[in-house]
Amino acid sequence: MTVLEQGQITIHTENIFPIIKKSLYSDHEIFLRELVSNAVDAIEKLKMVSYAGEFSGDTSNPEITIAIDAEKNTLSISDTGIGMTADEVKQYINQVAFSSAEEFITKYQSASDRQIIGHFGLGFYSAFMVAKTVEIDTLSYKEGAQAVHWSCDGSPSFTLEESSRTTHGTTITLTLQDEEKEYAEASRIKQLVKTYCDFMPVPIKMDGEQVNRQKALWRESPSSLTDEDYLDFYRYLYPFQEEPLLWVHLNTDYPFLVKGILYFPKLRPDVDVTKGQIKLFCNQVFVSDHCEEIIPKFLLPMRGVLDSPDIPLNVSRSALQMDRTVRKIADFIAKKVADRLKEQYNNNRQEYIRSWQDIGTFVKFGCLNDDKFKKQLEDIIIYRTTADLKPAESDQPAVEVQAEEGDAWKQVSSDSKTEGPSYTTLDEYLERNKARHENQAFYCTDSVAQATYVQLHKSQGLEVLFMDSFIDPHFISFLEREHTEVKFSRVDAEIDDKLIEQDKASEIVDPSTNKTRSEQIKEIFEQALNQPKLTIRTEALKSEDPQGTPPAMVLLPEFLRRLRDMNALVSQESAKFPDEHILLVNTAHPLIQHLTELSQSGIIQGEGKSPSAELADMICHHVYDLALMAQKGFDAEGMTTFVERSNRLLTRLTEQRS
Ligand SMILES: Nc1ncnc2c1ncn2[C@@H]1O[C@H](COP(=O)(O)OP(=O)(O)OP(=O)(O)O)[C@@H](O)[C@H]1O
Repeated sequence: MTVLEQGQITIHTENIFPIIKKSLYSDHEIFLRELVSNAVDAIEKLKMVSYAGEFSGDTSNPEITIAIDAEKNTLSISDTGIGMTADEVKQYINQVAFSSAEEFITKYQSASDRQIIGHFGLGFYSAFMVAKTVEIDTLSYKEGAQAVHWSCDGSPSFTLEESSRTTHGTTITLTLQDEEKEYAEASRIKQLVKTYCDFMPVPIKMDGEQVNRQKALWRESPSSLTDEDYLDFYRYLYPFQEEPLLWVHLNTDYPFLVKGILYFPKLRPDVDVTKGQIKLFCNQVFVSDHCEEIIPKFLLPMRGVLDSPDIPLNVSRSALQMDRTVRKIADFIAKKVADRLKEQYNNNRQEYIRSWQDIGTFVKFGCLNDDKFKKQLEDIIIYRTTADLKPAESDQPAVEVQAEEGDAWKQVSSDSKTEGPSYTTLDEYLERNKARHENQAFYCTDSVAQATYVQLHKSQGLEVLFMDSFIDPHFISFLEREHTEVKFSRVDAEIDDKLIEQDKASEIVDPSTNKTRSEQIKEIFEQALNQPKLTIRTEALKSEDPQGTPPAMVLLPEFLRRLRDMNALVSQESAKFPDEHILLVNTAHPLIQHLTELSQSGIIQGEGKSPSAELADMICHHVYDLALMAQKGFDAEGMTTFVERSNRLLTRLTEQRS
């Protein structure tokens, strides 16, 4: 065989090979991605040459073959691409590849944080991270080209000789270093192909079988894809996970290239939302599972793929965050996500509502974090409401659906019966309730604990919004800042005047005691409960059926509740229910009315407490406990007292009946 050249690779840095071998230790596996990417490029280039009419051979069945020879400890990657002439090897491998690797290493070594995303830029020379010898056997597509064989043992010297290869394309053969033998295992290589090369546009074969999936759904035109295509792709990327709620297909060429499909998953409390799960690709080559620097923080819980050759990959992560293009891409993604949500809100309200529980968290988090995002979405934030909104009232536009492929879009009525609770925007709520309570919004943060209060508001025709997701406590403060003209009242903070009856009877002075009935009730409770920090208020709650209203309610004024929450936050303890609160006793309730009589009948008894006064006492405690239950759970001691008293009370009642 004719030796064409033996020579020295020009070195500018001291010696690049030991650095390549050692300093990128943790990511040795990326060599495969680099070599397979080069093979794909070579195949694409041949296709272009063929289009240009400069190559008449067959390019219809390109492929990349990976072969392992465990005995010889070699791994080879062959392509049916453009190949290289001897001059091209000298130029591209000895000079271009080398100088770009050198440049990369210099940059990498001086980078303060070494986390260079994806280690892009090392290219062909990354083979030396795992190989002691690298050989190239290549034949250019050009007429009459001579096949050549290049070999380099990791020192700066190489040999270039003629080869007997007869098919155009290139085979790169690595003789693995002893400590890199894992790359001579088929399972390891298959796993790497799946990770890095799964969506590369050329079949990659091992032992005659195609290993990569190849079809990169995000590169296809959205109009050619069905929902099932998107769902299948999601299932492929995230197997054994719940179905996604909604997806956004990004497909832009200008002013930067960004393609991708982002899915809204169902949020699960055990998922760490600060860790992105979006897969980053560069021209279908997998780069990283971590897109934290590229995706706006509030969209990190999204999943899917993002493919952009415009994201600089050979810079450190911190530099990436500062990069202008990356910031523009982040803004673009946020805008697209917002557009998609608006589209869903306008065109498929039912679905929007159905997934709101999960999507709402993204939206609210986004509004809290990003002003632009907020401006786009503030009008489509919805709240579950106690109002019964008929579809007509919720102002649903007709939906357009495409019936059959090729058919024109047709209008269908969207008023398929609304099931489940009604939802409203804040503006709709305020408008609807303008006449009754202008600029006032009632809300509930716990539909179970605050059920009595919600019921009371509802029975008096006051509409209550549910703000009970984990992000809502922050979101309410945000709403208050955004809508300073609106007063937001939690249902258990105070009792609106509209819920109270002007109860004349309770205000009549009883000549025997010289007190009004409300004053008497107040006194009975004060004496029985004997809690100086507790304020007792008496009101008659409005109702058609007083028996259906609660005999008493515990109110925690807004400012006290906030103070408590803040203290809890500072002291990192769970918030204790404050001793200062209000017990609102409902003078309209029959139980409370009986209580006055019961208590009075006891007064006649003289010394000590009469059995009826004792009973009245017990009932006061009991009524108070029942009211407290709606605000907080009991501790062990409270529970024991409550159960014990309940039993005593029941015993007493049965005694009296017998
Ligand atoms: N399998 C191949 N077939 C044909 N030419 C190749 C092949 N592998 C490498 N080359 C040539 O060698 C050059 C240098 O490759 P190298 O991987 O170092 O850098 P690159 O591909 O240009 O850029 P990158 O740093 O993104 O990988 C390529 O540009 C190409 O011309």
